[in-house]
Amino acid sequence: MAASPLLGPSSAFITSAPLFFPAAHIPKISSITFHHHQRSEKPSPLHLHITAPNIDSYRRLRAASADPPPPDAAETSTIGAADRSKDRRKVVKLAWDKLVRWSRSWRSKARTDVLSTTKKVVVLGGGSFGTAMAAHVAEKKAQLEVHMLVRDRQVCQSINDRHLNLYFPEHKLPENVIATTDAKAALCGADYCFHAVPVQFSTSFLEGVAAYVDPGLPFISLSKGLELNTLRMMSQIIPQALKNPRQPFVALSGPSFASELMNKLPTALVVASKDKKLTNAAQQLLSSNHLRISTCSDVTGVEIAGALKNVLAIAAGIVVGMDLGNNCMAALVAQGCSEIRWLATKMGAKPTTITGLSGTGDIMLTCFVDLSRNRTVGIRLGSGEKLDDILGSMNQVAEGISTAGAVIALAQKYKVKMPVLTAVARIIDNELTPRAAVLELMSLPQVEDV
Ligand SMILES: NC(=O)c1ccc[n+]([C@@H]2O[C@H](COP(=O)([O-])OP(=O)(O)OC[C@H]3O[C@@H](n4cnc5c(N)ncnc54)[C@H](O)[C@@H]3O)[C@@H](O)[C@H]2O)c1
Ligand SMILES: O=P(O)(O)OC[C@H](O)CO
Repeated sequence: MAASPLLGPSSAFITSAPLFFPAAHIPKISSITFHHHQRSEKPSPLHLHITAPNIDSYRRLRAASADPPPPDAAETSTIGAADRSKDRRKVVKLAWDKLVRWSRSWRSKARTDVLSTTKKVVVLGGGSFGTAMAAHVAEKKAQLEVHMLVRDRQVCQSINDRHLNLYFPEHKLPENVIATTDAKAALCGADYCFHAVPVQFSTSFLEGVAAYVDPGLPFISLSKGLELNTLRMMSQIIPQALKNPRQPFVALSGPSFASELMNKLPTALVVASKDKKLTNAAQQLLSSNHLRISTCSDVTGVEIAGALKNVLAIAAGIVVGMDLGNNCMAALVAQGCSEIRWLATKMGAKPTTITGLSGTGDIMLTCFVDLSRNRTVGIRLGSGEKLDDILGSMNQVAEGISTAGAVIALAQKYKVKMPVLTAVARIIDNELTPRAAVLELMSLPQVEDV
């Protein structure tokens, strides 16, 4: 069954529930019905039965905290509010201490041998996210050689001579970040490769460097999007361009603005691969006290969510640009989340991946925060600017623009209706104005919420 907030992995929170609510206020839920997500299928109800509070667990927890047994109903009314508040705090403290102990014991077992045995990593693409990742791994280990393969000689010179990349003029890069325009030198002897070239240029770029890529070199892809004409994701693009179906592959995704990583603000990401050893290695290589890395085997879910959230962010920006209000924003993003889930699950992704960091997490960041380039494109479209003018004034990539075109073909292939994401594609193709799109979306049949 899909995880429910009440039935999450930590039973501590469930067992302590009666202590957070006076007995009279505990909801007695006999049956909650969830409907499955596939629009084209008949909804299959999943039943969750929560009949009564778990008194046994409650008693055990109280015994563990050396508190007196729970009062009966008559006594409850005589206990003062101060006592109840004291009890509640004790329980909260107990739950927190338990969490901290679990976390410490987990960390004491954490292995770091991947970082200690890694001597060189290469970053393909010298844009904002490639630079942020290069700086991040370089800071984890001063002896690590971090080679950035860049196209522009001036960028190369600026990184090597002044430790600066124009994307972050206020951040000095660590001295072990070295830039080069020589693909052979950059790739030679690398233990890991970060791929940060925009999706639409990845095939031609990789074909150009394939001769220097070791067949065992693990690729950690940072790029989020779908290739326009082929509908491929990075997990397909990389091995096919390198002509090596076994090229080790990990997708890194989740809510992360490069600038916030550069400022070492707390961030959480997910690494996904079919190869569990490789996800563990990528986790060890990347995690730090300001970057949490979860692992996952659902590569399709992580990649498709990362690609489609960029299209949804354009739609969210259009809502802002047209000044349609907060109700509209919430309705649109909720609808977009459903559309992404419908398509992703038809493609074989797990619904829990779509509601996790790389799905809902990244959707929230990109749809609601002005730092997003995709949302910015949407704001400008919604304010009446022409796409060509917007593109002409941008010096960074907004992957959602190309991915929108690919989404429609995928939706047709998997027979999924995606009204919001289709509207974005039509607006980008200049076939529909944002205003006409809103009118059309508001007139869609008002169907069951699934
Ligand atoms: N910036 C972020 O906050 C962020 C966060 C997560 C993921 N990403 C993803 O990372 C990928 C890269 O984004 P970015 O923000 O670094 O982009 P960017 O626009 O900042 O930089 C793109 C880089 O790619 C290079 N490039 C462009 N065309 C190329 C080509 N034909 N061959 C080789 N290099 C080429 C450019 O020179 C530039 O260095 C995107 O897929 C993006 O969705 C970005
Ligand atoms: O600036 P955007 O819209 O490309 O988004 C950047 C990242 O993907 C956010 O996680």
